[in-house]
Amino acid sequence: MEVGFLGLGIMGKAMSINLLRHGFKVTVWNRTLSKCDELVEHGASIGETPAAVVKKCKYTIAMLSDPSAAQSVVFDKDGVLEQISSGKGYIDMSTVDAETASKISEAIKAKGGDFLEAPVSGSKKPAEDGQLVILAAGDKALYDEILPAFDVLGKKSFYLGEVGNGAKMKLVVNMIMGSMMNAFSEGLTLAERSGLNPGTLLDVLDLGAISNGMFKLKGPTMLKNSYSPAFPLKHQQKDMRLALALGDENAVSMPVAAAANEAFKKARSLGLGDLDFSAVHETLKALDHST
Ligand SMILES: NC(=O)C1=CN([C@@H]2O[C@H](COP(=O)(O)OP(=O)(O)OC[C@H]3O[C@@H](n4cnc5c(N)ncnc54)[C@H](OP(=O)(O)O)[C@@H]3O)[C@@H](O)[C@H]2O)C=CC1
Ligand SMILES: O=CC(=O)O
Repeated sequence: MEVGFLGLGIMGKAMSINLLRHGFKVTVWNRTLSKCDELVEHGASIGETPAAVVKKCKYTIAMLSDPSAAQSVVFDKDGVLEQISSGKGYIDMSTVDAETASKISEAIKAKGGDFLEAPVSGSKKPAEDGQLVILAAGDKALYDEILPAFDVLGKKSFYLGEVGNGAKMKLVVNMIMGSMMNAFSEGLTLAERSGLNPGTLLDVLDLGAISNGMFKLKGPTMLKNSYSPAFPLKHQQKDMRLALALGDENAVSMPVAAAANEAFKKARSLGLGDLDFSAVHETLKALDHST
């Protein structure tokens, strides 16, 4: 199967290498074109523009940073819309809001193309290992056609119905994750400041009812103040912001998520946006000079 791939950041690079490893023919494009070179070493071809990739490929996948990037790649000059047409499918796996997904969907469909949103749960390592959870919605026929690629990229794919449901599901999941990360950071700091060994706290947590993969993975690196980015903090804050907007629309009061968003904003203001989202831990240190 031949696919195009737009966006070679942390996730897009891992996902497209994974597709190449499994025998897919992949044509890649990235805004910073030099990032394509490494993919060529893995067997990819390069498309000079998003339009060139769509022209060449029946299916094109995108993995871009945010709503503005997702729209720019579709609507701007040399963008996806210039070449999408009947018989071609566009699959946007970026985390965006439902409104952005719908806007892109309508534009693709107006040109005769098919559209699927398919944001993912799971970070750099699951992307490398083909263990993502795929939250797809939109054109069901396109979903069925692209399943061989989803089967390589993920451990499970959900088809959630109409466009927007994928974005909403992803935002709910990441809102919970961002709130949990803040509670976890506070717990690690409280353990340390009150004279406990935070490493022992990790062991205790891991044996109880709130044991989870995120605490297990991030706890040891957070205790070493090590925040090499798997999921950049600026993207987690974007997801909190979009989830809070979804809460506004639906009159859902979310004080915990709102507080977590403030902590991520604080972290961004401290220049931590490009570090892993677990670097929100540093905001507690920055705030705590009172004693
Ligand atoms: N990292 C993770 O753990 C996960 C991330 N996600 C989501 O996946 C998406 C990608 O994340 P990730 O790979 O980590 O992000 P990165 O920041 O590593 O990569 C972002 C990508 O978007 C491109 N981009 C940004 N702005 C524009 C623009 N205006 N026009 C065209 N391209 C643009 C970048 O291009 P350039 O190289 O030129 O900057 C790069 O290819 C995000 O929506 C994120 O929320 C979802 C699950 C997990
Ligand atoms: O969006 C991030 C993730 O880990 O999932």
